[in-house]
Amino acid sequence: MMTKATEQVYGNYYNGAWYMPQQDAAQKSINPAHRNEVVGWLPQATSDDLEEAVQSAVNAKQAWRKLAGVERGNYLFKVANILEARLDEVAETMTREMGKTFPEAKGETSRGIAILRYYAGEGMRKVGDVIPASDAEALMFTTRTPLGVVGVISPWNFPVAIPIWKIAPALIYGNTIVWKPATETGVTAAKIMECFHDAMLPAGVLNMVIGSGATIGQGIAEHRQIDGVSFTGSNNVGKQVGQAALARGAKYQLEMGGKNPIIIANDADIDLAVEATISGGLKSTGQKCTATSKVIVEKGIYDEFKQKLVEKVEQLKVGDGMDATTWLGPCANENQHKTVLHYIEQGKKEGATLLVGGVVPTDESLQDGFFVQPTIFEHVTLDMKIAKEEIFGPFLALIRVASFDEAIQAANDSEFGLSASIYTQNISRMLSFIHDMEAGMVRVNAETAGVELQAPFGGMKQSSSHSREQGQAAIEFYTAIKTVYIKG
Ligand SMILES: NC(=O)C1=CN([C@@H]2O[C@H](COP(=O)(O)OP(=O)(O)OC[C@H]3O[C@@H](n4cnc5c(N)ncnc54)[C@H](O)[C@@H]3O)[C@@H](O)[C@H]2O)C=CC1
Ligand SMILES: O=C(O)CCC(=O)C(=O)O
Repeated sequence: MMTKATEQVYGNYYNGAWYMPQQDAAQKSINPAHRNEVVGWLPQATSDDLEEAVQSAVNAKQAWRKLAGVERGNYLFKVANILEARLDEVAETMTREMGKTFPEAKGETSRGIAILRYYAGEGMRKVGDVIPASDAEALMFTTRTPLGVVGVISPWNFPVAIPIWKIAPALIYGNTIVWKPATETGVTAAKIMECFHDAMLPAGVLNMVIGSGATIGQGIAEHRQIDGVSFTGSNNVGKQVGQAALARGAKYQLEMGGKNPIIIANDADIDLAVEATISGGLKSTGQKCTATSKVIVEKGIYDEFKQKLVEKVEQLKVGDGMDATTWLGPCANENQHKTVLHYIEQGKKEGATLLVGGVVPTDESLQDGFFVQPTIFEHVTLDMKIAKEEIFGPFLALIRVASFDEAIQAANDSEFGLSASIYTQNISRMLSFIHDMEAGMVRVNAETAGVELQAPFGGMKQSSSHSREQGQAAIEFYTAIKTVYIKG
């Protein structure tokens, strides 16, 4: 086994303290750009650790819920300030641990800080309504009550923003938390946890357990003292989590996959549409649930659009995300790399035409990373797997259509419904798209990815449990409404 520098070892966190793994029990978290580089050593938590974390959250919940919202908000403001002071360090860890470029990692960390401040402010905003009672002498109103202990299961693709957009609202509305980050980005998670610790959040309010999905994730979903579970990740696991929570009557919220279309109508501004397709489809190496995947282009503009897209994509530089000249980092892990390569073979087998990429880069310096050239297929038809399944990689499927109506049909021909966008300058097409598109987020002349923290976020169809996260929508999951009737 490799020697571990003590500063590189991270523990579980509960009861307001760190619990470090035994020397020989730690697992390594590696850099996907250089698989032999260890970013840190992480615990492999057991069900005993989970139990400790849950009891810690249970013990902390009365005192936390009894604080005024403004006091809870003050903690979130402190965490935001601490994270801001560590922005570059956290972003660098994120780049080294999951591969997205440093500017993207900085952008995401800044987003995390803004989310903390947004929800800190929520501690001073209204939580209910006064409703006229039928008895004139009575007062009737609604208020909100926290769920109690919330389980947060987060993925590796946004290792700062996603946990924070679950943790911050859960805390401000008075819940305590057991958080299971993805092990692939456990070091980044531990650094976020340190910010909460340094803000002197009371012991037990936020607990973090790093371990396998099967033991810790499933353990959270099944634990009878966890009152609600918020999950982001794959569809298969999400459904398992939802079923386990439902079986014991707990609340759950699932954000899962996407197969997001962009429609390029005949009257689109081609240059802007090309830019949005590249940014929406290939930033973060395509590993966003909102990533553009199906590129549906009307025939009148198809050839010109394709030519410009191909020219630009051929110039994108693949490399280590810490290198300032890199546009596109590696896939985040070996599994993801294999998945993307599998879909490239699948595309060829299904009879689509490979236009760009489809291979791992040949540069010497990239041989020990999970790199793949950004890939475009054309002549893709809706029955092909590459047009149906979430790939989560730098992979665009061009679908040529004969009319605007066919474009909308092709965009809706999916089991997913997270995000969709259109490039057109025609108002009636914009309106048809807004009305007819089956997606939780519809975006006109803007890319499919890049959500705003103050607006509801979530999908239709198989993309979510039909709930919404972020903005004011978060209160619906993290609280229950209590209707109060008072007669003097
Ligand atoms: N919607 C999104 O933002 C994301 C979607 N994905 C999709 O999922 C695919 C596979 O990625 P994975 O990392 O394997 O996703 P995953 O669904 O296995 O992982 C997400 C989280 O769930 C946890 N988990 C795993 N098994 C669990 C279980 N049985 N019970 C409870 N929690 C469990 C993981 O440890 C992680 O924290 C990707 O290729 C992509 O298509 C992955 C990550 C994020
Ligand atoms: O598009 C974004 O900024 C957020 C995407 C996201 O939430 C995800 O990939 O899980």
